[in-house]
Amino acid sequence: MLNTQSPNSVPLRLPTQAPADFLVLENVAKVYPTPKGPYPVLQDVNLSVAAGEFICLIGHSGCGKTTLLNMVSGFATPSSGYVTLHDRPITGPGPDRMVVFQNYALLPWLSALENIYLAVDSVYPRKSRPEKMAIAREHLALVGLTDAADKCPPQLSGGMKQRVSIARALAIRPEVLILDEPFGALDAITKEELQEELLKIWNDHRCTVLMITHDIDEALFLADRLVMMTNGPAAQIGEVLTIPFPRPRQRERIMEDPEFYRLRNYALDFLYNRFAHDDE
Ligand SMILES: Nc1ncnc2c1ncn2[C@@H]1O[C@H](COP(=O)(O)OP(=O)(O)OP(=O)(O)O)[C@@H](O)[C@H]1O
Repeated sequence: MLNTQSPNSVPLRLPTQAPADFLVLENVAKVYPTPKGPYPVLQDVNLSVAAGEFICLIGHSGCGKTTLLNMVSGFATPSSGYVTLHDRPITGPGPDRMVVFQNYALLPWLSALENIYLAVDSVYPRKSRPEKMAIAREHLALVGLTDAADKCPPQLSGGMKQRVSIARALAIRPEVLILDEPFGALDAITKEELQEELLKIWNDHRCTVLMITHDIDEALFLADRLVMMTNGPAAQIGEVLTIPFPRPRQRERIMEDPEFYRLRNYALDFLYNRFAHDDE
């Protein structure tokens, strides 16, 4: 039985027909066929996301977060239910939804600039090469990497690689930016720097962001809402917390706010008491 008490007065399970119907997941279930029989990963997932919202998704390993976002990116399809963008079902990947992975997924033999150019080229085949180069350079500059334009991924630090990967995703102006634990492999200082850069870019460009994280503090700093998943099999959205801190956000001010600790404790309780993993 899901708890319906929230630390703030926002509905925990959003109604299917919430006003924010830019991106909608409606009664979504996903079942994977396995040698031991069908494995139900997700069931009854309902979420409505407004254009320009920043959503973080948290839940124990294996609960189905990536599966859920794969149905938004179009790499997977729901076994039942619907995922719609602008009221149209998502039927496959498209340049309106870009994914940034934890392991960067850059082509190691291409320079930072060429990695971005390749994406731009695939989406704007009719633009001239100088126009596409200009877009690639502009986005490399956006993440502060102009000087590293000619370096290939093996010559870049983890943080730099993730900057290139974010620039590549943004260069094709997606409506939805999907981030799958983008900062999970980075050291704490680089992670904080990139969180701040991401917030600034999001503030300036306002795409909708869906981001998986295992870090509650990161989610509270970045997101408008934190979606907390129950454990699988047949995981659901357990609760959705609204994060009320005003924007632009300053980390120091948030850390001084008692509300930060109230929300943090609430999310920790959700993950480690109410929906603890069997092995915890
Ligand atoms: N193609 C597939 N076929 C069968 N089972 C799969 C497939 N993809 C994922 N799974 C299983 O579905 C469950 C959910 O996987 P998923 O990667 O979505 O979880 P997650 O919450 O993103 O995990 P993590 O936090 O560890 O990345 C896992 O038990 C996984 O083994």
